[in-house]
Amino acid sequence: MTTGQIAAPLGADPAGAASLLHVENLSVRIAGLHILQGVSFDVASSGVTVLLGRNGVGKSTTLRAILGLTPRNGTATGSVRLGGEEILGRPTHALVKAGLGFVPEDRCVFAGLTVAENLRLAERTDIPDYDLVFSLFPELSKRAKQRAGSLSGGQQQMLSLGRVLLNRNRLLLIDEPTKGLAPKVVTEVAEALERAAQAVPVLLVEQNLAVVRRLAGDAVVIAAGQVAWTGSGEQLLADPALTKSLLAVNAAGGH
Ligand SMILES: Nc1ncnc2c1ncn2[C@@H]1O[C@H](COP(=O)(O)OP(=O)(O)OP(=O)(O)O)[C@@H](O)[C@H]1O
Repeated sequence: MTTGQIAAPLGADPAGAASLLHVENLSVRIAGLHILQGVSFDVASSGVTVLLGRNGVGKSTTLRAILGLTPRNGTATGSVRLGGEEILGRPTHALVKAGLGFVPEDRCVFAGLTVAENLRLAERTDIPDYDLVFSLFPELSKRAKQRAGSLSGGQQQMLSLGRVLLNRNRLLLIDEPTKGLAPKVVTEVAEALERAAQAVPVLLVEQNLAVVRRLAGDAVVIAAGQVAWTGSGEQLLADPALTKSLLAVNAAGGH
Protein backbone atom coordinates (compact mmCIF):
# COMPACT_ATOMS: atom_id res chain seq x y z
CA MET A 1 0.00 0.00 0.00
CA THR A 2 1.17 3.51 -0.81
CA THR A 3 0.27 6.10 1.82
CA GLY A 4 0.31 9.84 2.06
CA GLN A 5 3.67 10.69 3.72
CA ILE A 6 3.24 8.46 6.78
CA ALA A 7 1.06 5.37 6.89
CA ALA A 8 -1.75 5.69 9.39
CA PRO A 9 -1.78 2.82 11.89
CA LEU A 10 -4.86 0.67 11.58
CA GLY A 11 -7.36 1.53 14.29
CA ALA A 12 -6.54 5.22 14.31
CA ASP A 13 -7.17 7.92 11.73
CA PRO A 14 -4.46 10.33 10.55
CA ALA A 15 -5.98 13.25 12.46
CA GLY A 16 -5.72 11.30 15.69
CA ALA A 17 -9.47 10.89 16.17
CA ALA A 18 -10.64 7.42 17.11
CA SER A 19 -11.64 5.08 14.32
CA LEU A 20 -15.39 4.46 14.22
CA LEU A 21 -15.38 1.77 11.54
CA HIS A 22 -12.46 -0.57 11.04
CA VAL A 23 -12.37 -2.66 7.88
CA GLU A 24 -9.71 -5.34 7.81
CA ASN A 25 -8.73 -7.78 5.11
CA LEU A 26 -12.15 -7.55 3.46
CA SER A 27 -12.42 -9.87 0.49
CA VAL A 28 -15.44 -10.18 -1.75
CA ARG A 29 -16.05 -12.76 -4.45
CA ILE A 30 -19.08 -12.52 -6.70
CA ALA A 31 -19.94 -14.97 -9.45
CA GLY A 32 -16.40 -16.35 -9.41
CA LEU A 33 -14.75 -12.89 -9.56
CA HIS A 34 -12.39 -11.90 -6.73
CA ILE A 35 -13.43 -8.23 -6.60
CA LEU A 36 -11.96 -7.16 -3.25
CA GLN A 37 -8.74 -8.88 -2.24
CA GLY A 38 -8.02 -7.91 1.36
CA VAL A 39 -9.12 -4.31 1.73
CA SER A 40 -8.22 -2.61 5.05
CA PHE A 41 -9.00 0.95 6.11
CA ASP A 42 -10.48 3.05 8.91
CA VAL A 43 -13.33 5.54 8.99
CA ALA A 44 -12.84 8.38 11.44
CA SER A 45 -15.44 9.12 14.09
CA SER A 46 -16.10 12.56 12.65
CA GLY A 47 -16.18 14.25 9.26
CA VAL A 48 -16.07 12.65 5.82
CA THR A 49 -13.87 9.74 4.78
CA VAL A 50 -13.90 9.44 1.00
CA LEU A 51 -13.51 6.15 -0.84
CA LEU A 52 -12.08 6.64 -4.33
CA GLY A 53 -10.91 4.56 -7.25
CA ARG A 54 -11.36 4.06 -10.95
CA ASN A 55 -14.67 2.88 -12.37
CA GLY A 56 -15.49 -0.72 -11.54
CA VAL A 57 -12.74 -1.10 -8.93
CA GLY A 58 -15.11 -2.14 -6.13
CA LYS A 59 -16.17 0.97 -4.21
CA SER A 60 -19.88 0.14 -4.19
CA THR A 61 -19.01 -3.50 -3.50
CA THR A 62 -17.14 -2.32 -0.39
CA LEU A 63 -20.13 -0.34 0.91
CA ARG A 64 -22.50 -3.20 0.16
CA ALA A 65 -20.25 -5.74 1.92
CA ILE A 66 -20.12 -3.53 5.03
CA LEU A 67 -23.92 -3.36 4.96
CA GLY A 68 -24.47 -7.08 4.51
CA LEU A 69 -25.69 -6.58 0.95
CA THR A 70 -23.27 -8.85 -0.90
CA PRO A 71 -25.45 -10.77 -3.37
CA ARG A 72 -26.38 -14.38 -2.74
CA ASN A 73 -23.98 -15.62 -5.39
CA GLY A 74 -21.11 -13.92 -3.53
CA THR A 75 -19.16 -14.11 -0.28
CA ALA A 76 -17.61 -11.45 1.94
CA THR A 77 -14.85 -12.44 4.37
CA GLY A 78 -12.53 -10.55 6.70
CA SER A 79 -13.58 -8.21 9.47
CA VAL A 80 -15.67 -5.06 9.80
CA ARG A 81 -15.89 -3.54 13.27
CA LEU A 82 -18.24 -0.73 14.20
CA GLY A 83 -17.17 0.88 17.45
CA GLY A 84 -15.09 -2.23 18.15
CA GLU A 85 -17.94 -4.68 17.54
CA GLU A 86 -17.75 -7.20 14.70
CA ILE A 87 -20.57 -6.61 12.22
CA LEU A 88 -19.55 -8.50 9.07
CA GLY A 89 -22.18 -11.11 8.30
CA ARG A 90 -24.91 -9.51 10.38
CA PRO A 91 -28.18 -8.95 8.52
CA THR A 92 -28.74 -5.54 6.96
CA HIS A 93 -31.84 -4.76 9.04
CA ALA A 94 -29.81 -5.29 12.23
CA LEU A 95 -27.06 -3.00 10.93
CA VAL A 96 -29.55 -0.27 10.07
CA LYS A 97 -30.99 -0.63 13.55
CA ALA A 98 -27.45 -0.39 14.97
CA GLY A 99 -27.07 2.98 13.26
CA LEU A 100 -25.68 2.44 9.76
CA GLY A 101 -27.54 4.71 7.34
CA PHE A 102 -27.25 3.94 3.62
CA VAL A 103 -27.88 6.19 0.64
CA PRO A 104 -27.54 3.99 -2.44
CA GLU A 105 -26.25 5.14 -5.81
CA ASP A 106 -29.59 4.67 -7.55
CA ARG A 107 -31.46 6.77 -4.94
CA CYS A 108 -34.35 4.29 -4.72
CA VAL A 109 -37.17 6.76 -4.10
CA PHE A 110 -40.74 5.51 -4.45
CA ALA A 111 -41.68 7.26 -7.67
CA GLY A 112 -45.45 6.93 -7.23
CA LEU A 113 -45.46 8.33 -3.69
CA THR A 114 -45.19 11.96 -2.68
CA VAL A 115 -42.13 13.48 -1.05
CA ALA A 116 -43.94 13.52 2.32
CA GLU A 117 -44.94 9.85 1.94
CA ASN A 118 -41.39 8.86 1.03
CA LEU A 119 -40.14 10.60 4.16
CA ARG A 120 -42.85 9.12 6.37
CA LEU A 121 -41.98 5.60 5.19
CA ALA A 122 -38.38 6.13 6.28
CA GLU A 123 -39.22 7.08 9.87
CA ARG A 124 -37.64 4.64 12.30
CA THR A 125 -37.99 6.59 15.53
CA ASP A 126 -40.76 8.33 17.44
CA ILE A 127 -39.02 11.63 16.93
CA PRO A 128 -37.85 11.82 13.30
CA ASP A 129 -35.67 14.89 12.79
CA TYR A 130 -37.73 16.81 10.20
CA ASP A 131 -36.16 20.08 11.41
CA LEU A 132 -32.71 18.87 10.34
CA VAL A 133 -33.95 17.49 7.01
CA PHE A 134 -35.93 20.59 6.06
CA SER A 135 -33.15 22.93 7.15
CA LEU A 136 -30.71 21.05 4.90
CA PHE A 137 -33.20 20.62 2.05
CA PRO A 138 -35.90 23.33 2.13
CA GLU A 139 -37.00 22.13 -1.31
CA LEU A 140 -38.37 18.94 0.26
CA SER A 141 -40.69 20.93 2.46
CA LYS A 142 -41.87 23.05 -0.49
CA ARG A 143 -42.46 19.94 -2.62
CA ALA A 144 -44.02 17.74 0.10
CA LYS A 145 -47.06 16.93 -2.04
CA GLN A 146 -45.18 16.33 -5.30
CA ARG A 147 -44.71 12.77 -6.56
CA ALA A 148 -41.09 11.71 -6.11
CA GLY A 149 -40.97 10.36 -9.67
CA SER A 150 -41.48 13.87 -11.03
CA LEU A 151 -38.57 15.38 -9.05
CA SER A 152 -35.33 16.26 -10.81
CA GLY A 153 -32.29 14.02 -10.25
CA GLY A 154 -30.86 16.46 -7.71
CA GLN A 155 -34.15 16.71 -5.84
CA GLN A 156 -34.44 12.91 -5.76
CA GLN A 157 -30.92 12.75 -4.33
CA MET A 158 -31.90 15.23 -1.64
CA LEU A 159 -34.98 13.12 -0.84
CA SER A 160 -32.79 10.04 -0.59
CA LEU A 161 -30.41 11.83 1.79
CA GLY A 162 -33.31 13.33 3.70
CA ARG A 163 -34.87 9.92 4.33
CA VAL A 164 -31.75 8.62 6.01
CA LEU A 165 -31.15 11.82 8.00
CA LEU A 166 -34.60 11.59 9.61
CA ASN A 167 -33.18 8.95 11.91
CA ARG A 168 -30.25 9.02 14.29
CA ASN A 169 -27.27 7.28 12.72
CA ARG A 170 -23.79 6.45 13.94
CA LEU A 171 -22.40 6.44 10.42
CA LEU A 172 -23.75 7.24 6.96
CA LEU A 173 -22.58 5.28 3.92
CA ILE A 174 -23.30 7.33 0.82
CA ASP A 175 -22.68 6.05 -2.70
CA GLU A 176 -21.86 8.65 -5.39
CA PRO A 177 -24.51 11.20 -4.45
CA THR A 178 -23.51 13.66 -7.17
CA LYS A 179 -23.41 11.19 -10.06
CA GLY A 180 -25.18 12.52 -13.13
CA LEU A 181 -26.15 15.85 -11.55
CA ALA A 182 -25.74 19.30 -13.08
CA PRO A 183 -22.83 21.35 -11.63
CA LYS A 184 -25.10 23.76 -9.74
CA VAL A 185 -26.97 20.85 -8.13
CA VAL A 186 -23.67 19.12 -7.34
CA THR A 187 -22.69 22.20 -5.35
CA GLU A 188 -26.02 22.20 -3.49
CA VAL A 189 -25.72 18.50 -2.62
CA ALA A 190 -22.09 18.99 -1.53
CA GLU A 191 -23.11 21.89 0.73
CA ALA A 192 -25.86 19.78 2.29
CA LEU A 193 -23.48 16.85 2.80
CA GLU A 194 -20.96 19.16 4.42
CA ARG A 195 -23.57 20.29 6.93
CA ALA A 196 -24.92 16.77 7.45
CA ALA A 197 -21.38 15.55 8.17
CA GLN A 198 -21.17 17.99 11.06
CA ALA A 199 -23.90 15.92 12.73
CA VAL A 200 -22.87 12.40 11.71
CA PRO A 201 -19.68 10.87 10.27
CA VAL A 202 -19.81 9.82 6.63
CA LEU A 203 -18.12 7.20 4.47
CA LEU A 204 -18.59 8.64 0.99
CA VAL A 205 -17.95 7.11 -2.41
CA GLU A 206 -17.35 10.08 -4.68
CA GLN A 207 -15.64 10.59 -8.02
CA ASN A 208 -16.17 14.32 -8.40
CA LEU A 209 -12.87 15.77 -7.22
CA ALA A 210 -14.33 19.21 -6.56
CA VAL A 211 -16.65 17.53 -4.07
CA VAL A 212 -13.77 15.50 -2.63
CA ARG A 213 -11.76 18.71 -2.25
CA ARG A 214 -14.60 20.35 -0.38
CA LEU A 215 -15.55 17.45 1.91
CA ALA A 216 -12.74 14.99 2.39
CA GLY A 217 -10.96 14.61 5.65
CA ASP A 218 -9.37 11.24 4.97
CA ALA A 219 -9.13 9.58 1.58
CA VAL A 220 -8.86 5.86 0.80
CA VAL A 221 -8.05 4.82 -2.76
CA ILE A 222 -8.82 1.33 -4.03
CA ALA A 223 -6.99 -0.15 -7.00
CA ALA A 224 -6.72 -3.73 -8.22
CA GLY A 225 -8.87 -5.05 -5.39
CA GLN A 226 -6.79 -3.53 -2.60
CA VAL A 227 -6.20 -0.23 -0.82
CA ALA A 228 -3.54 1.52 -2.90
CA TRP A 229 -3.27 4.76 -0.94
CA THR A 230 -4.52 6.38 2.26
CA GLY A 231 -3.96 9.87 3.57
CA SER A 232 -5.77 13.16 3.72
CA GLY A 233 -7.93 14.30 0.81
CA GLU A 234 -5.85 17.47 0.71
CA GLN A 235 -2.61 15.48 0.30
CA LEU A 236 -4.07 13.40 -2.50
CA LEU A 237 -5.41 16.33 -4.48
CA ALA A 238 -2.25 18.37 -3.97
CA ASP A 239 -0.35 15.80 -6.04
CA PRO A 240 -1.73 15.82 -9.60
CA ALA A 241 0.59 13.02 -10.76
CA LEU A 242 -0.54 10.78 -7.91
CA THR A 243 -4.19 11.61 -8.51
CA LYS A 244 -3.82 10.88 -12.20
CA SER A 245 -2.06 7.57 -11.65
CA LEU A 246 -4.56 6.38 -9.02
CA LEU A 247 -7.76 7.74 -10.49
CA ALA A 248 -6.96 8.51 -14.13
CA VAL A 249 -8.41 12.00 -13.67
CA ASN A 250 -6.98 15.48 -13.57
CA ALA A 251 -7.07 16.95 -10.04
CA ALA A 252 -6.92 20.48 -11.38
CA GLY A 253 -9.97 20.07 -13.55
CA GLY A 254 -12.09 17.91 -11.28
CA HIS A 255 -13.86 15.00 -12.89
N1 LIG B 1 -23.76 -8.65 -8.57
C1 LIG B 1 -22.68 -8.68 -9.33
N2 LIG B 1 -22.45 -9.67 -10.20
C2 LIG B 1 -21.34 -9.71 -10.98
N3 LIG B 1 -20.37 -8.76 -10.95
C3 LIG B 1 -20.54 -7.75 -10.08
C4 LIG B 1 -21.69 -7.64 -9.23
N4 LIG B 1 -21.57 -6.51 -8.49
C5 LIG B 1 -20.41 -5.94 -8.87
N5 LIG B 1 -19.80 -6.68 -9.82
C6 LIG B 1 -18.52 -6.37 -10.47
O1 LIG B 1 -17.61 -5.98 -9.46
C7 LIG B 1 -16.78 -4.94 -9.92
C8 LIG B 1 -16.84 -3.77 -8.95
O2 LIG B 1 -18.14 -3.15 -9.06
P1 LIG B 1 -18.51 -1.89 -8.18
O3 LIG B 1 -19.89 -1.47 -8.57
O4 LIG B 1 -18.24 -2.16 -6.76
O5 LIG B 1 -17.44 -0.81 -8.69
P2 LIG B 1 -17.31 0.74 -8.39
O6 LIG B 1 -15.90 1.00 -8.03
O7 LIG B 1 -18.34 1.17 -7.42
O8 LIG B 1 -17.62 1.32 -9.85
P3 LIG B 1 -18.25 2.70 -10.38
O9 LIG B 1 -17.30 3.78 -9.99
O10 LIG B 1 -18.27 2.50 -11.87
O11 LIG B 1 -19.62 2.85 -9.78
C9 LIG B 1 -17.24 -4.61 -11.34
O12 LIG B 1 -16.40 -5.24 -12.25
C10 LIG B 1 -18.63 -5.16 -11.38
O13 LIG B 1 -18.99 -5.51 -12.69
